[in-house]
Amino acid sequence: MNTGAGRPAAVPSPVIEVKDLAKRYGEHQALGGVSFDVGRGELFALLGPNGAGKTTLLSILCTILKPNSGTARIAGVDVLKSPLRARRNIGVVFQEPSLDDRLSVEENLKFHALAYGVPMSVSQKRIDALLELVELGEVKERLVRTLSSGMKRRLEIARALVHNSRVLFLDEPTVGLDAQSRERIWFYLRRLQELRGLTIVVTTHYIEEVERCDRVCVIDHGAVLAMGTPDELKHTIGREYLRIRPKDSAAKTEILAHYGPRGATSGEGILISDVDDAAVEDFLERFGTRIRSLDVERPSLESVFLTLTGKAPRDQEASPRERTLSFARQGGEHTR
Ligand SMILES: Nc1ncnc2c1ncn2[C@@H]1O[C@H](COP(=O)(O)OP(=O)(O)OP(=O)(O)O)[C@@H](O)[C@H]1O
Repeated sequence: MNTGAGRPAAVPSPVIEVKDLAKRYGEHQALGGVSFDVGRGELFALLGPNGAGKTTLLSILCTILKPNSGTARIAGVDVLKSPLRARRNIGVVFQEPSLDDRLSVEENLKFHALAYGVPMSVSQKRIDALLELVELGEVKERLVRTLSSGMKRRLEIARALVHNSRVLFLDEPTVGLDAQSRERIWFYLRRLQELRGLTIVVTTHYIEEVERCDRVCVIDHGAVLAMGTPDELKHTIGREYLRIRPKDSAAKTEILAHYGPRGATSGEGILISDVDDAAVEDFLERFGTRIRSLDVERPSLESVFLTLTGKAPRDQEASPRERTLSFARQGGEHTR
């Protein structure tokens, strides 16, 4: 485990090996030397606020973006030196919907199999098995444009595996989906991990989702801030904090001003970190009459995120890209 920002501890039989990856966009340093390993069959989350560098990192690992320095290997293949060979081992589900709406469910998969040179003798069997796995077998003849946004995501996952990839990368796979569809996506990911021993890397900024992952790598401003299992992170970095619902916006502003960097908004409420019994008493004395409720919360991944990034995960604004995607997914229609 590595719960600090230093060099990560060795992972047995790593499938993904990332070393000192750095990427600049003009003057902007999007990644500043990121290192980590992911073990075979792990479900690994890259967690960070908007703009942390998650998509940049994933794009490099998927061979669609070149870093300024550093190395990355997937199943022993250097993604920079041998991108085509590396791609054979990789399945990707990008943020942007990329299915062909004019084709049927099955046709989308067949087209992908053809593009990746999967022999006809195995492709149909593999497609049938994957459709079964993501429970789309019964709709395989339907045009993609008639599917719900959750079904489209599931189809994208199936498509990413048609060429028998060993590693699956998903960039914010549940953004824009309703709670039930999000739940299903996680159910399928777990199932793929268990049934196929797949190594899965997911980027997300939904804190509740990373609870189900084997390990979490927290990144912000292009740097790894911490890495470990959810429990390790909670025990080493998570702190008790207060969750407060102020009576009105004036009280909210005053409380936030009083606690400075220890306070953060979370929806309509406020989180205050680093609290002990004396701090709770002090709070009640100062603001007891100005609040609707107060809870002392146990160390959680939310407090890990807050401690490391200074932001409450639920309070993050959706990025413009995310709003567009959410719209596209809910409307279901995306045209080329
Ligand atoms: N093509 C680009 N040109 C210039 N800056 C970019 C480009 N792509 C990303 N950035 C910047 O690099 C930083 C990291 O972006 P990235 O998309 O990797 O973050 P992220 O963690 O995936 O965020 P989000 O969840 O909002 O997509 C951000 O500050 C972003 O504005």
